[in-house]
Amino acid sequence: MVGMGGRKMARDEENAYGSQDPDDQQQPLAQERRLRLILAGRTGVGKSATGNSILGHRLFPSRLAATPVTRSCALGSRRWAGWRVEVTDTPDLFTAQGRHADPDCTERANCYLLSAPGPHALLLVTQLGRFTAQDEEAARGVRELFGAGVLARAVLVFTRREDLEGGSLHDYVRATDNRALRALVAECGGRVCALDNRAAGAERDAQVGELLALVERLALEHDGAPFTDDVYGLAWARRHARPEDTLRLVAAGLAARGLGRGWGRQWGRGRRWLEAAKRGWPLALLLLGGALLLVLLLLQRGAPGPD
Ligand SMILES: Nc1nc2c(ncn2[C@@H]2O[C@H](COP(=O)(O)OP(=O)(O)OP(=O)(O)O)[C@@H](O)[C@H]2O)c(=O)[nH]1
Repeated sequence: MVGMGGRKMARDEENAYGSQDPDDQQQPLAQERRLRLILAGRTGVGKSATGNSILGHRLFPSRLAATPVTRSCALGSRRWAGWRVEVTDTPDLFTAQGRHADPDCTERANCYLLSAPGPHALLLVTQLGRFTAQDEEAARGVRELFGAGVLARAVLVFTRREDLEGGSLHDYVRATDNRALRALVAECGGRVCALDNRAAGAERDAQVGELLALVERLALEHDGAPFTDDVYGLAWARRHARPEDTLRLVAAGLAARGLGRGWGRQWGRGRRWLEAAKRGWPLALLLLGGALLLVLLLLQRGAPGPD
């Protein structure tokens, strides 16, 4: 496993930190097709448990706790159906509380480096039957960090599949009266999947197979190209540089987007407002012109004509 605490610095094409997995040696890297996944969602929904199910063994710490268990991003990988599947587990990076704990964007930069040059799918994890305001906030945080376009690569993963008691997830989602959940499902293109992370053996393999088949389809729809942006571009371009320096640069890049604290954040908000205002200028001018014309017409009508 690779995380902020224990990064290995071997260099190759694996991610912006280099390769870490010992069984990478079994097949030349160039021949391996990759599926990179990021786990996102509010704290305690079962992100790490989902990561462990995907990997087929317990790598990420996962337990019931009153405070967040995952404190920094970590990466694990496995082989599946000819793919090298890489999973990045994340702490709470997406709610106000999580962002507050990452004022300089270092942890968010760590997420970028571990998943560079970009994820093929973002797994937005939520708990079946408990889609709360915090889940909505986490989804907003995801949009804020990666941009709204990332939802075109998102799969909504419901943990506690056992609560469906054999029922259909699609029926559940269709019937829910939670409008925010319905809207998010639509934004994710209807890609939903449920996992019982307590399952083991063949049952777990079948559930994970369903999820990875969905991810594979999504990746192939994009011709195997990952989701990317300018910060991923920066992380990838510097993959042979010192990881510590790249981490700093990437964190600065994210702060410049207004994701940091204090003035940086206010500046980012201000800049976004200005950009929106700039885009709105032509319409504002048109409306102003129309209003002026109307006033002139009214004045002309009201003015006394020649006798
Ligand atoms: N019954 C059941 N419990 C689950 C399932 N998925 C996760 N859990 C439990 O939910 C609790 C929280 O899971 P975690 O994997 O630690 O959740 P997390 O989102 O990674 O939490 P943080 O690291 O704190 O952000 C653990 O006790 C898991 O065993 C599931 O599908 N079914």
